[in-house]
Amino acid sequence: MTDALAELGWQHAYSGKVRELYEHAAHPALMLVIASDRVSAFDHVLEPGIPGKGALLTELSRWWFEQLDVPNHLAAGDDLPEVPTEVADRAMLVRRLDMHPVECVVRGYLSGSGWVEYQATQSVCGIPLPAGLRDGDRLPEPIYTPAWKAPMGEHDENITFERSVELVGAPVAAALRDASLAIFARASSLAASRGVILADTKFEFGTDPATGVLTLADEVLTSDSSRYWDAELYAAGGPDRLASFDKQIVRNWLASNWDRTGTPPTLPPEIVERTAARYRELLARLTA
Ligand SMILES: N#Cc1c(N)ncnc1-c1cnn(Cc2cccc(F)c2)c1
Repeated sequence: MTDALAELGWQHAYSGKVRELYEHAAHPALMLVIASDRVSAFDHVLEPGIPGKGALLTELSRWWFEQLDVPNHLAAGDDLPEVPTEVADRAMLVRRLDMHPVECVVRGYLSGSGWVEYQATQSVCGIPLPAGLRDGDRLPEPIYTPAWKAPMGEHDENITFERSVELVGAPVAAALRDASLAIFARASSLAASRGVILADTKFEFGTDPATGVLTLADEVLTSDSSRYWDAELYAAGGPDRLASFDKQIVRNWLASNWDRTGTPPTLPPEIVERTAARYRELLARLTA
Protein backbone atom coordinates (compact mmCIF):
# COMPACT_ATOMS: atom_id res chain seq x y z
CA MET A 1 0.00 0.00 0.00
CA THR A 2 2.83 2.36 0.82
CA ASP A 3 4.34 1.71 -2.68
CA ALA A 4 1.10 2.83 -4.31
CA LEU A 5 1.07 5.94 -2.13
CA ALA A 6 4.71 6.73 -2.91
CA GLU A 7 4.13 6.22 -6.64
CA LEU A 8 1.40 8.90 -6.45
CA GLY A 9 3.67 11.31 -4.59
CA TRP A 10 2.43 10.74 -1.06
CA GLN A 11 5.10 10.89 1.67
CA HIS A 12 4.51 9.46 5.14
CA ALA A 13 4.43 12.28 7.74
CA TYR A 14 3.11 10.85 11.01
CA SER A 15 1.83 7.64 12.57
CA GLY A 16 -0.84 7.47 15.23
CA LYS A 17 -1.91 4.24 16.98
CA VAL A 18 -4.47 3.40 14.33
CA ARG A 19 -4.05 6.06 11.64
CA GLU A 20 -1.37 7.50 9.34
CA LEU A 21 -0.87 10.99 8.01
CA TYR A 22 0.68 11.68 4.58
CA GLU A 23 1.86 14.83 2.78
CA HIS A 24 2.32 15.57 -0.92
CA ALA A 25 5.18 17.78 -2.18
CA ALA A 26 3.13 19.02 -5.13
CA HIS A 27 0.12 19.80 -2.89
CA PRO A 28 1.52 21.41 0.29
CA ALA A 29 -1.90 22.66 1.35
CA LEU A 30 -3.33 19.12 1.47
CA MET A 31 -2.81 16.05 3.65
CA LEU A 32 -4.08 12.47 3.56
CA VAL A 33 -5.44 10.77 6.67
CA ILE A 34 -5.55 6.98 6.33
CA ALA A 35 -7.37 4.90 8.94
CA SER A 36 -6.06 1.36 9.51
CA ASP A 37 -7.99 -1.71 10.67
CA ARG A 38 -5.92 -1.70 13.85
CA VAL A 39 -7.79 -1.56 17.15
CA SER A 40 -6.34 -0.42 20.45
CA ALA A 41 -7.48 -1.25 23.96
CA PHE A 42 -5.81 -0.77 27.34
CA ASP A 43 -3.16 1.35 25.57
CA HIS A 44 -2.10 -1.56 23.36
CA VAL A 45 -2.59 -2.02 19.63
CA LEU A 46 -4.12 -5.48 19.31
CA GLU A 47 -3.60 -8.21 16.71
CA PRO A 48 -5.11 -8.92 14.29
CA GLY A 49 -6.79 -5.87 12.88
CA ILE A 50 -10.58 -5.78 12.56
CA PRO A 51 -11.51 -6.22 8.88
CA GLY A 52 -13.26 -3.12 7.59
CA LYS A 53 -12.74 -1.00 10.69
CA GLY A 54 -10.76 1.72 8.91
CA ALA A 55 -13.34 2.07 6.15
CA LEU A 56 -16.30 1.97 8.57
CA LEU A 57 -14.84 4.69 10.83
CA THR A 58 -13.91 6.80 7.82
CA GLU A 59 -17.47 6.50 6.52
CA LEU A 60 -18.77 7.50 9.98
CA SER A 61 -16.50 10.57 10.07
CA ARG A 62 -17.63 11.61 6.59
CA TRP A 63 -21.27 11.18 7.57
CA TRP A 64 -20.87 13.29 10.71
CA PHE A 65 -19.02 16.03 8.80
CA GLU A 66 -22.11 16.19 6.52
CA GLN A 67 -24.53 16.32 9.46
CA LEU A 68 -22.67 19.11 11.23
CA ASP A 69 -23.07 22.65 9.99
CA VAL A 70 -19.51 23.72 10.84
CA PRO A 71 -16.46 24.41 8.64
CA ASN A 72 -14.41 21.22 8.32
CA HIS A 73 -11.08 20.24 6.83
CA LEU A 74 -12.30 17.89 4.09
CA ALA A 75 -10.72 18.92 0.80
CA ALA A 76 -12.98 19.60 -2.17
CA GLY A 77 -12.42 20.87 -5.66
CA ASP A 78 -11.02 19.78 -9.00
CA ASP A 79 -7.27 19.76 -8.81
CA LEU A 80 -6.97 17.13 -6.08
CA PRO A 81 -4.13 14.60 -6.03
CA GLU A 82 -4.96 10.97 -6.71
CA VAL A 83 -5.48 8.58 -3.81
CA PRO A 84 -4.69 4.88 -4.39
CA THR A 85 -7.80 2.73 -4.82
CA GLU A 86 -6.40 0.31 -2.23
CA VAL A 87 -6.93 2.86 0.54
CA ALA A 88 -9.58 5.18 -0.91
CA ASP A 89 -12.43 3.87 1.27
CA ARG A 90 -10.47 4.49 4.46
CA ALA A 91 -8.75 7.75 3.45
CA MET A 92 -9.74 11.39 3.87
CA LEU A 93 -8.12 14.08 1.75
CA VAL A 94 -7.96 17.15 4.00
CA ARG A 95 -6.78 20.75 3.92
CA ARG A 96 -3.68 21.44 6.00
CA LEU A 97 -4.64 23.58 9.00
CA ASP A 98 -2.70 25.35 11.72
CA MET A 99 -3.71 22.86 14.42
CA HIS A 100 -4.45 23.97 17.98
CA PRO A 101 -2.68 21.90 20.68
CA VAL A 102 -5.89 21.25 22.62
CA GLU A 103 -7.97 18.07 22.61
CA CYS A 104 -11.50 19.46 22.84
CA VAL A 105 -13.28 16.87 25.00
CA VAL A 106 -16.99 17.18 25.79
CA ARG A 107 -18.62 14.90 28.36
CA GLY A 108 -22.32 14.29 28.76
CA TYR A 109 -21.64 11.40 31.15
CA LEU A 110 -19.00 10.74 33.78
CA SER A 111 -16.56 8.04 32.64
CA GLY A 112 -12.91 7.28 31.82
CA SER A 113 -10.38 9.91 32.91
CA GLY A 114 -13.26 12.14 33.99
CA TRP A 115 -14.44 9.50 36.47
CA VAL A 116 -10.87 9.07 37.78
CA GLU A 117 -10.46 12.82 38.30
CA TYR A 118 -13.94 13.17 39.84
CA GLN A 119 -13.22 10.51 42.48
CA ALA A 120 -10.14 12.48 43.57
CA THR A 121 -11.45 16.04 43.33
CA GLN A 122 -15.26 15.93 42.81
CA SER A 123 -14.49 17.97 39.69
CA VAL A 124 -13.23 17.51 36.14
CA CYS A 125 -10.84 20.04 34.59
CA GLY A 126 -11.67 22.44 37.41
CA ILE A 127 -15.43 22.15 36.88
CA PRO A 128 -17.10 21.27 40.20
CA LEU A 129 -19.67 18.47 39.98
CA PRO A 130 -22.41 17.27 42.34
CA ALA A 131 -21.39 14.81 45.08
CA GLY A 132 -22.36 11.17 44.89
CA LEU A 133 -22.06 10.60 41.17
CA ARG A 134 -21.31 7.03 40.01
CA ASP A 135 -19.20 5.87 37.06
CA GLY A 136 -21.35 6.34 33.98
CA ASP A 137 -23.84 8.76 35.50
CA ARG A 138 -25.29 11.43 33.25
CA LEU A 139 -24.01 14.91 34.10
CA PRO A 140 -26.42 17.75 34.87
CA GLU A 141 -25.32 19.27 31.56
CA PRO A 142 -22.50 18.49 29.09
CA ILE A 143 -19.14 19.88 30.20
CA TYR A 144 -16.12 21.01 28.18
CA THR A 145 -13.01 19.30 29.60
CA PRO A 146 -10.02 20.12 27.41
CA ALA A 147 -6.79 18.18 27.38
CA TRP A 148 -3.29 19.12 26.38
CA LYS A 149 -2.18 17.10 23.34
CA ALA A 150 0.67 15.02 24.72
CA PRO A 151 3.44 13.71 22.47
CA MET A 152 2.79 10.37 20.73
CA GLY A 153 2.57 7.49 23.14
CA GLU A 154 1.91 9.65 26.22
CA HIS A 155 -1.48 10.24 27.81
CA ASP A 156 -3.21 13.53 27.08
CA GLU A 157 -3.35 15.67 30.22
CA ASN A 158 -6.69 17.09 31.39
CA ILE A 159 -6.38 20.87 31.78
CA THR A 160 -8.62 23.70 32.98
CA PHE A 161 -10.24 26.09 30.53
CA GLU A 162 -7.97 28.79 31.99
CA ARG A 163 -4.92 26.69 31.04
CA SER A 164 -6.28 26.35 27.50
CA VAL A 165 -6.43 30.17 27.40
CA GLU A 166 -2.72 30.23 28.20
CA LEU A 167 -2.07 27.75 25.40
CA VAL A 168 -4.09 29.30 22.57
CA GLY A 169 -5.28 32.72 23.80
CA ALA A 170 -8.70 33.75 25.10
CA PRO A 171 -10.53 34.21 21.77
CA VAL A 172 -9.52 30.83 20.35
CA ALA A 173 -10.03 29.04 23.69
CA ALA A 174 -13.59 30.39 23.91
CA ALA A 175 -14.27 29.54 20.28
CA LEU A 176 -13.00 25.96 20.79
CA ARG A 177 -15.22 25.53 23.85
CA ASP A 178 -18.33 27.01 22.23
CA ALA A 179 -17.92 25.05 19.01
CA SER A 180 -17.27 21.79 20.89
CA LEU A 181 -20.34 22.17 23.13
CA ALA A 182 -22.55 23.11 20.16
CA ILE A 183 -21.40 20.16 18.05
CA PHE A 184 -21.80 17.78 21.00
CA ALA A 185 -25.38 19.00 21.56
CA ARG A 186 -26.26 18.37 17.93
CA ALA A 187 -24.52 14.99 17.77
CA SER A 188 -25.81 13.63 21.08
CA SER A 189 -29.36 14.57 20.10
CA LEU A 190 -29.04 12.85 16.73
CA ALA A 191 -27.45 9.74 18.28
CA ALA A 192 -30.20 9.59 20.95
CA SER A 193 -32.83 9.55 18.19
CA ARG A 194 -31.14 6.33 17.01
CA GLY A 195 -31.11 4.75 20.47
CA VAL A 196 -27.42 5.44 20.98
CA ILE A 197 -25.88 7.43 23.85
CA LEU A 198 -22.95 9.67 22.93
CA ALA A 199 -21.31 9.69 26.36
CA ASP A 200 -18.26 11.76 25.44
CA THR A 201 -16.11 12.71 22.47
CA LYS A 202 -12.90 14.45 21.48
CA PHE A 203 -12.66 17.07 18.74
CA GLU A 204 -9.57 18.61 17.20
CA PHE A 205 -9.63 21.99 15.49
CA GLY A 206 -7.24 24.05 13.44
CA THR A 207 -7.33 27.45 11.81
CA ASP A 208 -7.42 27.52 8.03
CA PRO A 209 -4.37 29.61 7.02
CA ALA A 210 -6.12 30.69 3.82
CA THR A 211 -9.20 32.11 5.57
CA GLY A 212 -8.46 32.36 9.30
CA VAL A 213 -11.60 30.29 9.95
CA LEU A 214 -11.68 27.90 12.91
CA THR A 215 -12.12 24.49 11.27
CA LEU A 216 -13.10 21.06 12.58
CA ALA A 217 -10.30 18.61 11.83
CA ASP A 218 -9.11 15.06 12.46
CA GLU A 219 -11.72 12.30 12.69
CA VAL A 220 -15.07 13.31 14.12
CA LEU A 221 -17.44 11.38 16.39
CA THR A 222 -16.03 7.97 15.56
CA SER A 223 -16.01 5.21 18.12
CA ASP A 224 -12.24 5.74 18.40
CA SER A 225 -12.71 9.37 19.44
CA SER A 226 -15.97 8.89 21.34
CA ARG A 227 -17.74 6.66 23.82
CA TYR A 228 -20.99 5.30 22.41
CA TRP A 229 -23.34 3.24 24.58
CA ASP A 230 -26.54 1.41 23.75
CA ALA A 231 -29.40 3.43 25.28
CA GLU A 232 -31.50 0.36 26.15
CA LEU A 233 -28.60 -1.40 27.90
CA TYR A 234 -27.82 1.80 29.79
CA ALA A 235 -31.42 2.26 30.92
CA ALA A 236 -31.60 -1.38 32.05
CA GLY A 237 -28.78 -0.59 34.47
CA GLY A 238 -27.16 -4.01 34.20
CA PRO A 239 -23.44 -4.84 34.07
CA ASP A 240 -23.33 -3.86 30.37
CA ARG A 241 -24.83 -0.41 30.87
CA LEU A 242 -21.46 1.19 30.08
CA ALA A 243 -20.54 -1.29 27.39
CA SER A 244 -18.58 0.42 24.65
CA PHE A 245 -20.59 -0.18 21.50
CA ASP A 246 -17.67 -1.56 19.53
CA LYS A 247 -14.84 -2.48 21.90
CA GLN A 248 -16.63 -4.18 24.79
CA ILE A 249 -16.40 -7.60 23.16
CA VAL A 250 -12.62 -7.19 22.90
CA ARG A 251 -12.31 -5.74 26.42
CA ASN A 252 -14.36 -8.57 27.95
CA TRP A 253 -12.32 -11.23 26.13
CA LEU A 254 -9.03 -9.60 27.20
CA ALA A 255 -10.27 -9.35 30.79
CA SER A 256 -10.67 -13.16 30.80
CA ASN A 257 -7.60 -14.03 28.74
CA TRP A 258 -4.84 -11.56 29.66
CA ASP A 259 -3.35 -10.58 33.00
CA ARG A 260 -2.49 -7.09 31.69
CA THR A 261 1.25 -7.82 31.74
CA GLY A 262 3.38 -7.99 28.58
CA THR A 263 1.75 -7.84 25.20
CA PRO A 264 -1.91 -8.86 24.88
CA PRO A 265 -2.78 -12.20 23.24
CA THR A 266 -3.91 -12.40 19.63
CA LEU A 267 -7.68 -12.05 19.33
CA PRO A 268 -9.45 -15.26 18.20
CA PRO A 269 -11.39 -15.18 14.89
CA GLU A 270 -14.79 -15.26 16.62
CA ILE A 271 -13.96 -12.14 18.67
CA VAL A 272 -12.62 -10.39 15.56
CA GLU A 273 -15.79 -11.12 13.58
CA ARG A 274 -18.15 -10.15 16.41
CA THR A 275 -16.26 -6.86 16.80
CA ALA A 276 -16.40 -6.18 13.07
CA ALA A 277 -20.16 -6.77 13.23
CA ARG A 278 -20.48 -4.22 16.06
CA TYR A 279 -18.65 -1.57 14.01
CA ARG A 280 -21.04 -2.27 11.12
CA GLU A 281 -24.04 -2.13 13.48
CA LEU A 282 -23.01 1.20 15.01
CA LEU A 283 -22.61 2.79 11.57
CA ALA A 284 -25.94 1.38 10.43
CA ARG A 285 -27.80 2.60 13.50
CA LEU A 286 -26.34 6.12 13.50
CA THR A 287 -26.69 6.72 9.77
CA ALA A 288 -30.08 5.02 9.33
N1 LIG B 1 -6.58 16.04 10.68
C1 LIG B 1 -5.77 16.84 10.49
C2 LIG B 1 -4.74 17.83 10.25
C3 LIG B 1 -5.02 18.88 9.33
N2 LIG B 1 -6.22 18.95 8.66
N3 LIG B 1 -4.06 19.81 9.12
C4 LIG B 1 -2.87 19.73 9.75
N4 LIG B 1 -2.56 18.76 10.61
C5 LIG B 1 -3.48 17.80 10.88
C6 LIG B 1 -3.08 16.77 11.87
C7 LIG B 1 -1.82 16.61 12.41
N5 LIG B 1 -1.84 15.56 13.28
N6 LIG B 1 -3.10 15.11 13.32
C8 LIG B 1 -3.50 13.95 14.16
C9 LIG B 1 -3.42 12.73 13.26
C10 LIG B 1 -4.46 12.45 12.44
C11 LIG B 1 -4.40 11.30 11.63
C12 LIG B 1 -3.31 10.46 11.65
C13 LIG B 1 -2.27 10.77 12.47
F1 LIG B 1 -1.23 9.95 12.46
C14 LIG B 1 -2.31 11.91 13.27
C15 LIG B 1 -3.86 15.81 12.47
